[in-house]
Amino acid sequence: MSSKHMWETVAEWGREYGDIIYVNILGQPLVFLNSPKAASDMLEKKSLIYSDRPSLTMACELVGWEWTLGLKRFGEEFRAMRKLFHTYMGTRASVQQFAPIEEEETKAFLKRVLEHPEDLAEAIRRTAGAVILRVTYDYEPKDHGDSLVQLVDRTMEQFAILTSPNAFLVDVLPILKYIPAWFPGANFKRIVPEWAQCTRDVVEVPLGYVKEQMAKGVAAPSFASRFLDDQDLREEDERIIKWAAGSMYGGGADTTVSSIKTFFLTMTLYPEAQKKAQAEIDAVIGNDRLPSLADQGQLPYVDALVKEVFRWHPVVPLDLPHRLMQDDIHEGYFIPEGTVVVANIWKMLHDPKTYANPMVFNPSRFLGEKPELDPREYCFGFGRRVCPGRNLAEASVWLSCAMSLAVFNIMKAKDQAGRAIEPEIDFSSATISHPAPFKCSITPRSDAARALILAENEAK
Ligand code: HEM
Repeated sequence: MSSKHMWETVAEWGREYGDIIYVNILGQPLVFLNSPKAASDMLEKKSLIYSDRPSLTMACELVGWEWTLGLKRFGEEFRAMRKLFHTYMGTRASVQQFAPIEEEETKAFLKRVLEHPEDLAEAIRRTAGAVILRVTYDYEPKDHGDSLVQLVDRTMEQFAILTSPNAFLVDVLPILKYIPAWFPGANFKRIVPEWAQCTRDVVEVPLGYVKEQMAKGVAAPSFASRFLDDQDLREEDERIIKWAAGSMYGGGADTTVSSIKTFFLTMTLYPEAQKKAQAEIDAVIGNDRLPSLADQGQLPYVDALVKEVFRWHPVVPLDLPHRLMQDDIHEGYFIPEGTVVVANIWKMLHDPKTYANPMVFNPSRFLGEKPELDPREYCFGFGRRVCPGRNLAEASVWLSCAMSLAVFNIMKAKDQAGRAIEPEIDFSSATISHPAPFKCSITPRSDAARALILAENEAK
């Protein structure tokens, strides 16, 4: 099995073996699903048995991530955590409450990009992190050297390593967990104490901050304060809240970052789409104000462009693994309990049967009398494990795209001889896949656009 762009390999296997592919790796049965029908039939219609997660020995048992929602085993605690997400951000309407935070942070993003366009990736990361920390804990990070942001960044890097495919042999041979740390080759055991401490801190420290604010009577509404504010809270309830809140950053920060990078990459590559979207914003919104979330739905081309960003490079090309909880017979195939089932989201969003010229970025495919299928049906996963932050994610990505289009021209950068630099089109192979670093030129569309960015930030 190749680990580079595994989703393409699995799509190729599909051409030979069909939509449901079974492989066995060192005794672990694995099923890949290459079509929306297969994913819907198994992960949605039979979600009661297809919604567990496999246990990662290193991440869960040794480092202590078993309570993070993305890795949480199916059961009562899992349901309780999902319920909190649903109550707080389960509908499009419910995310309206975050509009002021999202708009303020996205305006600050525009200013950062205006002043330092060369640091685009860092500005995207900082903005996504700030939105999540404010929504979850009402914690407003400092622009530089914020100790919580540093802790979270460090811990999320560890988490990405822990959950990347084939990272630790102990996940394949759990017996290795008993090897003592001094044993030659047991490097994985030596990092455990430090990483386990970071894992504890990353959920405890921000929760401690919220409790402190609540005790002083100055806590503004947030995910954590909303659920902590209960006289009858038991210890186990607090653990659910603590980990549900901690799961937000893991699920929400890096994912939207990838989509927004993809947006800037596609705008660099497809200037026509950019111009059409800007013309629509000029006609509907004008140039005296920035688009806001209330304008969603009034800008059909921008809406289509954002859908195309989600489709052109899905953030999670191979869905998180679902674990089958009991034997199943599906379309005549026997699938044993414990099988890990992975939906190939990339393939579903690049199937020429569903999307004409799937490798081309073309927002118009979602407009007109026969729009192609909305990629948001698939890119957020399936069944009882479907992304619980999708409404917040959609709002964040839409706002970043619409506001950036309103004030910036995004073009190919030029080399010293004035020749356009072709951006490399490549993506990392990790679970959350990012565009490879690329160069682009970002300039304000006019003096008025520059003034608008500055004025909107002064008004804060
Ligand atoms: C563009 C942005 C995003 C994309 C494409 C995305 C996609 C996904 C996908 C594909 C899954 C796995 C679903 C499955 O197993 O079938 C997932 C799970 C998850 N997402 Fe998102 N997500 C995004 C943003 C967010 C945000 C903003 C949050 C938090 C506010 C979030 C929180 C989570 C959590 C906690 C899980 C684990 C759910 C579970 O295992 O039950 N995600 N997401």
